[in-house]
Amino acid sequence: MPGRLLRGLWQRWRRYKYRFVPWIALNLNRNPRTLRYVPEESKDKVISDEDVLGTLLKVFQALFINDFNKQSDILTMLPETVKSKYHDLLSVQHPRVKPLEYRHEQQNTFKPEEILYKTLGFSVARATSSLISAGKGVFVTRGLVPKGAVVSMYPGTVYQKYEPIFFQSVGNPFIFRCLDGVLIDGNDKGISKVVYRSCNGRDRLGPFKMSDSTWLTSEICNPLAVGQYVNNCSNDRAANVCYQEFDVPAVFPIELKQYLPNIAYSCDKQSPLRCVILVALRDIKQGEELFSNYYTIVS
Ligand SMILES: C[S@@+](CC[C@H](N)C(=O)[O-])C[C@H]1O[C@@H](n2cnc3c(N)ncnc32)[C@H](O)[C@@H]1O
Repeated sequence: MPGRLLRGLWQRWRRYKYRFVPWIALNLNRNPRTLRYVPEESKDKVISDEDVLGTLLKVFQALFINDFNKQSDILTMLPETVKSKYHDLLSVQHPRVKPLEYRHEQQNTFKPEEILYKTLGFSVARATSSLISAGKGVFVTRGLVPKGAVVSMYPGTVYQKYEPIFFQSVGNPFIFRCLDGVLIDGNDKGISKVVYRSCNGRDRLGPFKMSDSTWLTSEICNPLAVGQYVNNCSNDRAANVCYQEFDVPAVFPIELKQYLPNIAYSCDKQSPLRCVILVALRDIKQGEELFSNYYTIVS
C-alpha cells in the first residue's frame, strides 16, 4: 500500500513541470487554482514559433533603425544586400533623410518604450506590484495588448540541465525552469549579474554583440526584457500571460542579436539559444498588471 502511494506520488512529481522552484515549495498548497494544465509538452505553445520570430524581428529591426547612427561599425561589416535593406527601411521611416547623410546627422532617436509602442501598439514597464508585498511587477503602461501577442521576454543566463548553477540559485527567486529542464537565471543582481556580464563579453564577435546586457541596468535597450518581474497569479487575480519557450533559429540576423536578452552559460555551439517569451492570454488594457502562472502540469 505505501509502495503504491509512493509510486503514484513519484509519477505525479515527474509529470509536474515546475517553473520557479522555491516559490512552488512554499505556495503550492495555498494556491491550488493557480496550476496550469497542458495536455502534452508539444501543446504548451500558445502561438507558433514563426509568429514569435516575426514579432521579435519586427521589434528588433525598429530598435536597430532607431539606433542607426550608433550602428556604423556593424553596418560596415554587413553584406551590401542587408545594408540596402536597412537603408530602404530607414527611408520609409525617415523619408527626408538621405541614408548616407544619416550617420552624420543628429538623429532624433526615440526611447525604446516608444519604439515598442509604435511597433506593437503597446508598451510595458516595471512598477510596484498591485499585490501587497509582492515587490515589483510588470504593467501595460500604454496601448492595448491583443490576445496572442508577445508581451515580454524573460531575460537571463541559460543553463543546460547538467551545468553548475548551485551558487547562483541559492535564495534566488528568478530561476526559471523550462519544460525540458533548461534553467534561465533572470536575476539582475549579485553573482547572477556577474555571470551574465562575463558570458556577454566572452561571446562578442568584433563589433557584433551576441546578446543584450542592458536589462541589468535601468537603461533597458530591449523594452520587452522585463518578463522576470511578472508576478504569479492568485485565486482572485487570474493569469493574463503565459510562458512559452523559443529557440533562436540559426537564420536569426547577426546584427539583431544585440537585442536578445539571453546568453548561454557555456559556449557550446551545438544547441540553439533558448529564450522564453510571455504571450497574452487575453486582451490586456493599459494600466493592468501582468500575471503569469508559475506552475505548469503536463499530463
Ligand atoms: C520572479 S520574482 C517576481 C518579481 C518580484 N515581484 C520582485 O519584485 O522581485 C518571484 C517572486 O515575486 C514574489 N511574488 C510573485 N508572485 C506573487 C504573488 N502572487 N504574491 C506575492 N508575492 C509574489 C515572490 O516573492 C516570488 O518569490
